[in-house]
Amino acid sequence: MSEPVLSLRDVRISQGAREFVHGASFDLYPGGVVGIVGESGSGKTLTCRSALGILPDGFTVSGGSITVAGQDISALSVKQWTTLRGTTISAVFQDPASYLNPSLTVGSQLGEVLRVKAGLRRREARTRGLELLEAVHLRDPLKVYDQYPHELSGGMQQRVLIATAISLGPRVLIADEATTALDVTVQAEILDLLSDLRESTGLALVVVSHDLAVIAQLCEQVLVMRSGEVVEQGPTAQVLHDPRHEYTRLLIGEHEQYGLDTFVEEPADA
Ligand SMILES: Nc1ncnc2c1ncn2[C@@H]1O[C@H](COP(=O)(O)OP(=O)(O)OP(=O)(O)O)[C@@H](O)[C@H]1O
Repeated sequence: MSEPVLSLRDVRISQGAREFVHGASFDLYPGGVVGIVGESGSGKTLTCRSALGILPDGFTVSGGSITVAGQDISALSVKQWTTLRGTTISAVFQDPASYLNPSLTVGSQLGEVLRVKAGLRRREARTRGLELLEAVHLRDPLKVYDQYPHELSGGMQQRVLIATAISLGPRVLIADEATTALDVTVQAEILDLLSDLRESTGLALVVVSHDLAVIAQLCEQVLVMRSGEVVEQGPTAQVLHDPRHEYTRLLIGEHEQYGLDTFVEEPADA
């Protein structure tokens, strides 16, 4: 099997003497999808931020190790991080509007990334920008390219951010509650898009959600977190069919009314 593109080994995250994440481990391979599920405040976002080198002020990785594309990230300089972020590991979050500059068109925001970080000339950046808008299944890329964020729906804004996040050809995309603020139909479309990108480009995904249905649709492996602890992890079908931890059973129970079964395949050895 190929090398993992992202590997966490017993990662602990602290602020001063207080530990918030008490050991998270997983390996993500090219084209793979790992899900992290758990209630609000369980440490999902901190875990992702540690892999992106963007922990909040005062927070540190206080134990364990993280490698991105084989590189131990603990020793990276700010400059090395700037290179790695976007080109190797990238992310999209909840609330897309807050990540877009309201006074710039989609084209100028996307174009800037392509010019500054990929070194493209203006005309090449426009061509590539339009290709990216098409790759995220925006129906009228030419129109969207010249629009301002407020002219777009939440789903379209998130597509633009996904286009920006994949613009430098990263190997890992972290989607942290990326569909949470969207209505159910748009949410399903964005999940399909992520799945397509993974199939067409070999992009590996980390999908973070408090919603087990989102995880069940997309992820091969799942980590269940509660209060900073990984209480259970394994192949998604196995964890959902045969949960070992009471908290996982509780999460599954909350979903019964929505028919979680429609998303869950039988485990391979069932
Ligand atoms: N910037 C911060 N300042 C202080 N505490 C923080 C900060 N970010 C996270 N925490 C604390 O760390 C813990 C884990 O937070 P984290 O954001 O990782 O949880 P989460 O599982 O992603 O939850 P949510 O779904 O609400 O984002 C929480 O108790 C939270 O209060």
